[in-house]
Amino acid sequence: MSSYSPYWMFQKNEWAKLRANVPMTLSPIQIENVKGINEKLDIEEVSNVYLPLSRLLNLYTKASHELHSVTDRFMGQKTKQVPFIIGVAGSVAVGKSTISRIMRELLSEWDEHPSVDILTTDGFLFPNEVLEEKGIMNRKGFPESYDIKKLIDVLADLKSGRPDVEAPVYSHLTYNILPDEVQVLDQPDIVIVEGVNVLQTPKTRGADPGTYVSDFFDFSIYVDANEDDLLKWYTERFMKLRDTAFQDERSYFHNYSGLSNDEAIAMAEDIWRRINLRNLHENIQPTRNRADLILHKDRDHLIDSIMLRKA
Ligand SMILES: Nc1ncnc2c1ncn2[C@@H]1O[C@H](COP(=O)(O)OP(=O)(O)O)[C@@H](O)[C@H]1O
Ligand SMILES: CC(C)(COP(=O)(O)O)[C@@H](O)C(=O)NCCC(=O)O
Repeated sequence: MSSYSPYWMFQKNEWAKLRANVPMTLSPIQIENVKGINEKLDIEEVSNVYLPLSRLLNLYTKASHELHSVTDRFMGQKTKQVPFIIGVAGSVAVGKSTISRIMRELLSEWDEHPSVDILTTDGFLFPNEVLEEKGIMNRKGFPESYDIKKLIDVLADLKSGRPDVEAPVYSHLTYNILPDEVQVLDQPDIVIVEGVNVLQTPKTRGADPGTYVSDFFDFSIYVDANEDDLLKWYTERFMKLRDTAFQDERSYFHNYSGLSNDEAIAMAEDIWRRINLRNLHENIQPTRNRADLILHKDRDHLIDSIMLRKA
């Protein structure tokens, strides 16, 4: 039987050693900015894992621009530079938004791509009114809860170099799309597209049957972790929200703000098992092996193994 794997596998120390070839350190300002993302972040981890990743992605962006100019030369034309798009997939609560924000901070330091935007796929959830009408309010995050056609249209606009591309915005406070808000992406150098569904293949009606969200990606990352750790992080985040955002009267979950610790833990575990864990098994985990890079986290959010697709 062949032992061929499409991935190079790295233990953490091997990956960190690769970094030794190119001295890289975080500047004091970067440390400050990264700390602002999440006070629990381990700065050594950012240096050892995410700085080398930013170098790898910088090399990929340059290779992609070179490839574009080769095609231009062949066609005898000069096209404009379009954004390099990175997809970040993985379970709810695995840390996709935290990693995306770290990568935005690190990637924007490079002269070649100072402007980096994050696009989150929750903005493409159907509004609650539509989900209610379809009877799928308890299916948020499942493929049918997203307007994938709209996401594909936005990605197509970005990849065709259009200025001022507008994307809808989701609020975790109101648990709904904000009807009067849009995010404007004005020809950024890099876009990080982050969400549970970004490596999924089209099942949704309305989407061009031949087009996948990932067709627009130049590089993709799947963030992986053990299920008991995911439940722990989901519950911890829920408890934190109970003490902060849920206290706000505008919060969809305001009536959870008075829950006792035991009640809140039971509630978080119930939502996790009924919705997010099911979605992980049915729709998210099966996309893991479509990613170019698989980062696996241990219980302390530290990356313990890295798999990079062979070119
Ligand atoms: N590297 C990290 N170090 C410490 N805590 C983290 C790290 N990444 C994520 N977390 C915590 O784990 C929880 C889930 O992270 P988040 O980025 O919101 O996940 P996602 O976007 O995948 O739902 C949050 O409470 C966040 O503070
Ligand atoms: C909004 C989400 C589906 C995540 O979506 P994403 O940002 O990955 O597109 C998720 O955070 C969520 O709300 N899940 C529904 C169950 C819950 O309240 O956790």
